[in-house]
Amino acid sequence: MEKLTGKDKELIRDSWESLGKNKVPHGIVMFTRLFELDPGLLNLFRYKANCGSTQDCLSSPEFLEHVTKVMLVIDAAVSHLDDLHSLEDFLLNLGRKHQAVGVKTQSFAVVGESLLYMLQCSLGPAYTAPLRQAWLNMYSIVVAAMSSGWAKNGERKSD
Ligand code: HEM
Repeated sequence: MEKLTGKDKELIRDSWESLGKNKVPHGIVMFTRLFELDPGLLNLFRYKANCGSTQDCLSSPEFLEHVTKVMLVIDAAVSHLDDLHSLEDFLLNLGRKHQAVGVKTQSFAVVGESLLYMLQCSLGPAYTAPLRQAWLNMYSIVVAAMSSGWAKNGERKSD
């Protein structure tokens, strides 16, 4: 597992301090952007949420619940910046669950872009190149751990 620098951690913690107090609205900005970039991903929620139009889906309780869950995972990562490896098993299992509901690992790149979009919208001038890089570094650690859930599943299938 890669490591974050002290500066990365400081930038992430400082920026999350205000965002983390208002998780759901920021999560909605992030996922609205995600579905703009890849509308097909909304179908993965349709089995749960009986929603028709994109707007219906974005205001469905199932979608809002998922936004809350995602933001809580980000919150947990920010709280464990000094020992992110302690989240590895949780993230691996989370990856497995996403594979099971039809998410492809490639979609995490678009999720990352949407996360950066949300940070840029929310932080304004505080969204600097080092801050962007710090968040990307943390996000890639989280995604690598989640993606190992897919590799493990693949290994099992070929056993
Ligand atoms: C490609 C983007 C994503 C899609 C399409 C997606 C879709 C889903 C779906 C369909 C479920 C099951 C239904 C539900 O619990 O709402 C789920 C569960 C969940 N997702 Fe995602 N997800 C995505 C990204 C993420 C990310 C980036 C995180 C966190 C970093 C995350 C965290 C969770 C959590 C915590 C659950 C609940 C798992 C459980 O039941 O234990 N998701 N996701």
